[in-house]
Amino acid sequence: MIFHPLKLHGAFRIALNPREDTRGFFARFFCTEEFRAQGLLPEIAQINTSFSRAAGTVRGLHFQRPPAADSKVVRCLRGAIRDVIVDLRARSPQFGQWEAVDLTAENRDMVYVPPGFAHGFQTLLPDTELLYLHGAAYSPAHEGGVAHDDPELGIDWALPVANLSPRDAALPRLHDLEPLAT
Ligand SMILES: Cc1cn([C@H]2C[C@H](O)[C@@H](COP(=O)(O)OP(=O)(O)O[C@H]3O[C@@H](C)C(=O)[C@@H](O)[C@H]3O)O2)c(=O)[nH]c1=O
Repeated sequence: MIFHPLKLHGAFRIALNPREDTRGFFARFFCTEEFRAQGLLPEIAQINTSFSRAAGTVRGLHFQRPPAADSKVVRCLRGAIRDVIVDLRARSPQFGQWEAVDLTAENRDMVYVPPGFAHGFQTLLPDTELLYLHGAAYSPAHEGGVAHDDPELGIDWALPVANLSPRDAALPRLHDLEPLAT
């Protein structure tokens, strides 16, 4: 696995390091030891998947508050997404900044989202399927989010925004959020 630090401290784009032969390739998808060596949290409490029919679909921006704060590793298995992370760590000099990475079935890249970040994405193609490794179990009592269209964040979505869930359409703005203690 090849770890590329993102602009937002503690977040990474992770590329596969494939061993190729005439059949195709073999590669590590996840490795506890390599995660630890990079200072990333290696716990996996839950593995989730999502499927979105239409291009332009936006999900997010979501997080879980302590003590259920989770790290996420996000990979696009089919289709393509623009993955977006927002630093909400109370003590971070980058608080409120966002960053985007395109994840596609072809590039097979992943994003490591540390605890204290909000995460969301927009599908760039129809029939897009994601896989998530979550560092903590789902806890409805601790979930929170921030509006994908908060002008203070100014996220530059690739396509017109489609198919927001009712929950996502009602998420608060950054200004009305309590920063995340991590
Ligand atoms: C995550 C999760 C959701 N649910 C329920 C809650 C809800 O009724 C239904 C669908 O959940 P959501 O609407 O939150 O699905 P979705 O909007 O796709 O939520 C996801 O968005 C992206 C951006 C993320 O980063 C993920 O961590 C997750 O928050 O599934 C579970 O029962 N278990 C779970 O582990």
